Amino acid sequence: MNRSPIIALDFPAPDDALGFLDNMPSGLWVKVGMELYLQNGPDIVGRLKDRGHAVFLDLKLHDIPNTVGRAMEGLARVGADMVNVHAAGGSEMMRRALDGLDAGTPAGRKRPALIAVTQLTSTGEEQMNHEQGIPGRLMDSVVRYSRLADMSGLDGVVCSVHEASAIRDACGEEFLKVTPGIRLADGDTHDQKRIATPADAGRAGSTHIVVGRAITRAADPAAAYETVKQQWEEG
Ligand SMILES: O=c1ccn([C@@H]2O[C@H](COP(=O)(O)O)[C@@H](O)[C@H]2O)c(=O)[nH]1
Repeated sequence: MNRSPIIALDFPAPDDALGFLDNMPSGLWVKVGMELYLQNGPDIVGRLKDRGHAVFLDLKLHDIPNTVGRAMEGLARVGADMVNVHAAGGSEMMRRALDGLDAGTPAGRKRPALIAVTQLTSTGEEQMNHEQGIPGRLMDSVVRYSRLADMSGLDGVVCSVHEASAIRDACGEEFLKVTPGIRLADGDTHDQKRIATPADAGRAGSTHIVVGRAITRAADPAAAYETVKQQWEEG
């Protein structure tokens, strides 16, 4: 299967992101997150699309339903292929996000896929229990949020590789399982708690993997990208 890892462009400025991509293959899946978007505005999305990349705009909206719905109506015009919210915002917020995207997507253009963050991959079970006050297993929380996102009409979720197969059982094969927290064997964990290798992701049924520092901070990012892609395909 031909799979494209999503490269997290966690850079401070468009020139850093575009300069990085100059030395990478064409036609990639890339992710624009808060660091790049909030400091530089929406133009970066169009510039990446003009260069032939698919764009996941990772802003993780979480607010009252009206605010998120109206924000999504505006974001639909920015031209990303995938956008997201936090499932913790609830079913009404997620439905309003979807309605906003439908309303804002220009005629003739495909609505961006809408996915929901379940539990961040930097969150562990103990932190969830004691800081968020959610008792029980983290797996159960992730699956519960996934079902809620599914029932709200969303296209998928952000989760870790460790929950991907349980989500497939709960929400089906087609439901997107977008999994950050990817590390090559012996790679630095950084601030992530629920990590896995690209091969683990292949076996668990991740539909997309998100890879930042393991590629962007590698001595040879193009070689690291190929390694991640190959290991995912073989997993
Ligand atoms: O649960 C989540 C949701 C989003 N992310 C984002 O993915 C990348 C991961 O970067 P690495 O350098 O590979 O750790 C980053 O942009 C996060 O904002 C996530 O890690 N976990």
